[in-house]
Amino acid sequence: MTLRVAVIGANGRIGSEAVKAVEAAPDMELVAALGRGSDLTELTDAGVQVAVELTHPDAVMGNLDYALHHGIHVVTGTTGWTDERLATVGGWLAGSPATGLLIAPNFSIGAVLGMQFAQKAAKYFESVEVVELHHDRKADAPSGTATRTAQLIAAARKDAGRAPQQDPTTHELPGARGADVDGVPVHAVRLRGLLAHQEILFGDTGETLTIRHDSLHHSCFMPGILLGVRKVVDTPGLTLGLEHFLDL
Ligand SMILES: NC(=O)C1=CN([C@@H]2O[C@H](COP(=O)(O)OP(=O)(O)OC[C@H]3O[C@@H](n4cnc5c(N)ncnc54)[C@H](OP(=O)(O)O)[C@@H]3O)[C@@H](O)[C@H]2O)C=CC1
Ligand SMILES: O=C(O)C1=N[C@H](C(=O)O)C[C@H](O)C1
Repeated sequence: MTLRVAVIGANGRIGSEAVKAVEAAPDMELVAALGRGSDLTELTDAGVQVAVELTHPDAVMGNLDYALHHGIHVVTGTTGWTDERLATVGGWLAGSPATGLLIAPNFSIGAVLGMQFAQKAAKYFESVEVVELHHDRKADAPSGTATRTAQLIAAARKDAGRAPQQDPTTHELPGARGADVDGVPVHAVRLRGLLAHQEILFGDTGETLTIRHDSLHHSCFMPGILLGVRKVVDTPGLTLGLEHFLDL
């Protein structure tokens, strides 16, 4: 069966790539492409089954509100997620129990693997810090991927009974030690010429381990988006992270 798909944020950096990927997918039909100022009724008018949402932290909640309340499955990579926002969409999904929502902090297979490897390594090292590096047009810091990576590492450390890592810093310029995400320092670099990069640095006595991933072109996110579209229609409720749709 051909899936009727829309892209919201179709003129953006990742959205324009997603438009091409959906058009090229043999099992999908692109039936709507929405940009800023488009009317969300285009989704229902076009009979959209899955909306791929790639916009802005300020726009994502309104788009999800409309789609989920109309029974349209959603795959979103937009950033800016907080516990409060997750609870809100959880409530919307409870009112639309057949509808699926995938929130993927990162659609690239390599980035997802990097996060999984970091989760596995977390309990073996006393020190851990995350450095994410992105292009100079990015609205949010730290990145959604880095935030999620730090959360997964912190949870793995806690499960293993590791104490919070100690920071001996007593003299500091504000921000020098990065953002504290569940006890993991996260540093954000913004640089023209970059796309999306992340280093997860682990350290313990006499050794360090660095897990690095580089996204070099937006095409790296497309297999994950298409996988998400195919899987979300049969996965009601909230799925947080593409790893749940991969055979890892
Ligand atoms: N999960 C993942 O793997 C990835 C996630 N991202 C995330 O995706 C989001 C978009 O990134 P990127 O493409 O670089 O950003 P861009 O700014 O290039 O694109 C966002 C697009 O969304 C449009 N837009 C803004 N508000 C709305 C709205 N209400 N309805 C429809 N369209 C809207 C913008 O329009 P206008 O041009 O008029 O402003 C713009 O075209 C970010 O949150 C980013 O972090 C990005 C890459 C990978
Ligand atoms: O804005 C981007 O470009 C990206 N955003 C996502 C994030 O914040 O993690 C995913 C990827 O890093 C690209």
